[in-house]
Amino acid sequence: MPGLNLQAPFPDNVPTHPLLVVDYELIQKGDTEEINKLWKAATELGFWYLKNHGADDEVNGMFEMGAETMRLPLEEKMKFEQGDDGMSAGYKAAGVNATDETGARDTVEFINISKDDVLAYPEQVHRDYPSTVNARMGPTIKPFVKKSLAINTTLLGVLNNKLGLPQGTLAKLHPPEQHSGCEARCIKNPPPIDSALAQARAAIGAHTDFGSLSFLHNRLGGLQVLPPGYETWQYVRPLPGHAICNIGDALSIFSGGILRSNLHRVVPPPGEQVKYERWSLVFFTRPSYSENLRALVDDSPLIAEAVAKSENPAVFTPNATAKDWFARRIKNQRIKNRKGPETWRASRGMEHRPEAA
Ligand SMILES: O=C(O)CCC(=O)C(=O)O
Ligand SMILES: [Fe+2]
Repeated sequence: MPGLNLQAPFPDNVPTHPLLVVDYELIQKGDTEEINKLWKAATELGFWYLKNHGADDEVNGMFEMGAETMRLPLEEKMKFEQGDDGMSAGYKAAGVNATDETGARDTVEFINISKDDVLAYPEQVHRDYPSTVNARMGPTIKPFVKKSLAINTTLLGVLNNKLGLPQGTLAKLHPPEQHSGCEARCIKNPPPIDSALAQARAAIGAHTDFGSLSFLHNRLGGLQVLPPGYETWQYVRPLPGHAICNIGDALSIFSGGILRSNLHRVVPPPGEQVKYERWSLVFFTRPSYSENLRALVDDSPLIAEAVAKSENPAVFTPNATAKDWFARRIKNQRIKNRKGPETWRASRGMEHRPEAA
């Protein structure tokens, strides 16, 4: 298994932030206590562990697909590069994104596979993919996408009801059959050449996720969060068999800020883990491209009240469709589009500390 190395445990001497553990089986059963725990996690930090999600086989298959894809020659992978126009689907080479205002470059390579292309395969909706992806569409990628969509849809349903929205409101903003930025991403971060300097360089710069819900799997440390009220980054310890879930910008906007899209980044793994390749896998649930991002004030008194009390209510009417929001954030991270620090600022979303890198 890529990235799984029992010789190098996550160290005990680095600042680590605890996350609440939510049991997906109990959520499915409608357990009130578990639902309250999910609500607490989603509103306070916006990150939680999810256990008993039942997706381990699909996740392992996806890591194999990712390893097969990253082993292709760079020249081959570059035929599928996402480009500089704000398209997310495709291959992203290492070093093509900025990680901060100064234009420091990222170190990760990844492959993004659009939900629309997966569900329509062998028809093509947005773009084509490397042979290693095509070969796995049916056996591996479609089952992973379907399971991830089902899990995120269940979680959205619970949040929908806790937000006081009419039944099915959030589901209608994320129907699988409509085109959207939903995608699977497999990420590889190579061990840094100089591990003494490693911690100085971000693998993925500080960001909030662009969409609604992220379903993340990693084996080695390196993910960090900046929790509200903290001045220093805190690691999230990977726990075997536990996914990490988090809220993204779209859900923060729909909920008038009640649900928290928290700042996070990826740095090289801590301690002895720094010697190994780091692999991670995400499924991002994002709203239909055509949805206008706005707080759902007319559908929930709770959301209306949150916006009324907000210090900066304008952030909940960004005047952008999900498609535009998403393209703007991707495009302005690309080094090729960089004019100066203003380009990085133009890539920002719901970060509570936009300046933090
Ligand atoms: O690799 C990780 O642990 C997190 C990746 C991430 O934050 C992202 O791709 O948005
Ligand atoms: Fe992220």
